[in-house]
Amino acid sequence: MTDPALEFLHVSCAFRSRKDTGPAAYEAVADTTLRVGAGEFVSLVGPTGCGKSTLLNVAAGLLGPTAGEIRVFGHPLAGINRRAGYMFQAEALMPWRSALGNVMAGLEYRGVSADQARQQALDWLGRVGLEAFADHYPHQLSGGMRKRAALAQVLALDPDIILMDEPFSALDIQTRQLMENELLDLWAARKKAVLFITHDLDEAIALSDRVVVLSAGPGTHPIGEFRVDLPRPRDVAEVRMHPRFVELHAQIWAVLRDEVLKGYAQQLRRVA
Ligand SMILES: Nc1ncnc2c1ncn2[C@@H]1O[C@H](COP(=O)(O)OP(=O)(O)OP(=O)(O)O)[C@@H](O)[C@H]1O
Repeated sequence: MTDPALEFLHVSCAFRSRKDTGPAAYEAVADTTLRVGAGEFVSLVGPTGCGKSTLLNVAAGLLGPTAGEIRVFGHPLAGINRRAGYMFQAEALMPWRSALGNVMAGLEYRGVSADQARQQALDWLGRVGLEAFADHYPHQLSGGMRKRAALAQVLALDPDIILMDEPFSALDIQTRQLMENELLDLWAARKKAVLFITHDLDEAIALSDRVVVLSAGPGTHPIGEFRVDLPRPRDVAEVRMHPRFVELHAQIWAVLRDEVLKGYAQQLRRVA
């Protein structure tokens, strides 16, 4: 049997507040075991502040778990996850570099020669529909174009695992659906493992092979797992009309709703 691309094994993460001198103050994630197969698209949904980004940071190797282990293709992760590319919610482009320069940067950092990096970067900008904007700087691009450039930046490095933290949440709904469809096309062509975080249950179902529901914090952990057996290729707008989509949505929402309410109550208690 082949190893999963990414495994969380009994992972816990606790944060100490600045004022706190005692034992760990806030356990964001507790005893989470979760697997993403090679080529599988898995979404994590959960209430706001429950620990989704924390899990992604742990998978990227940016944050060490307080307990448990991450395995990447069967090997324990120590340090940065070199087989993963990370796409953040916030803008990650360097404002002083053109779209081309931004996509080239990661390749050059990996030791690819300038000529080759330029060629590969142009190729990826073409695939995300930005060939005519290669010389534009981030401030000269629309929000959707900046996301496309960021996607090209991640995919150009050809990672085996793609970690995405609400990458399209800042976009208007039409641009967002275009980007989601583009992501599905690019994913279908290369079949990388994707771990995708979103607040939006519709987005999670439309994109994924599997949706994992996380509990409200503290001590967030998976409380439900749903296989999305909708046919592919999918159009994210059309698939929402599919009777199975509606059925899955109702099933997942039945689990998620209570956690969302608990999550709001928990956040209010923490700021009080
Ligand atoms: N460096 C940190 N220090 C202290 N607490 C932290 C730190 N990082 C995260 N937390 C806390 O851990 C919890 C989980 O945060 P995280 O950002 O992972 O949640 P999230 O589910 O991604 O949130 P959102 O849905 O709002 O994006 C939150 O309550 C947050 O306040």
